[in-house]
Amino acid sequence: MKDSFLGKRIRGGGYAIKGAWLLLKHEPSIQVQFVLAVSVCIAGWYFEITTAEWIYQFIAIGLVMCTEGMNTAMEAMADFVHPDFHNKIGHIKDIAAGAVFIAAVIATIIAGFIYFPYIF
Ligand SMILES: Nc1ncnc2c1ncn2[C@@H]1O[C@H](COP(=O)(O)OP(=O)(O)OP(=O)(O)O)[C@@H](O)[C@H]1O
Repeated sequence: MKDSFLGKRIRGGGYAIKGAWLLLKHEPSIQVQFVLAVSVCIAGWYFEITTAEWIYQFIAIGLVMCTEGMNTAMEAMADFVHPDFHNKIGHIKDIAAGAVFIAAVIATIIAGFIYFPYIF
């Protein structure tokens, strides 16, 4: 079982869950986004948004949190391979942060489309 196809997949899932837990436990940016995600879920429950709107909302939450997780991994990798200041490292980190920014802008637009009609 240990080295079987299924055993490896189960072990891989365990590592992934551990990674998600580490992100939530140690990364302030992910913690902020998690609080925001819970807040919009409460808003969704309060305004009784439709099933389609829940789906768009979860896609937006997933987009932002996954991008932030990858950005965190990229920063950790950059700091590991080159702990000192280097323009190239700065460029790589800026690009990774830019991806999070794009995801956050898209998520904000989606939230606007969902909640604007309920609030105004
Ligand atoms: N080693 C480095 N060499 C050059 N520029 C760097 C370096 N480390 C960070 N920077 C610059 O500082 C910015 C912030 O980097 P940093 O690693 O502190 O990320 P952060 O956004 O503060 O994330 P976190 O708060 O999660 O650490 C980068 O986008 C980059 O422009």
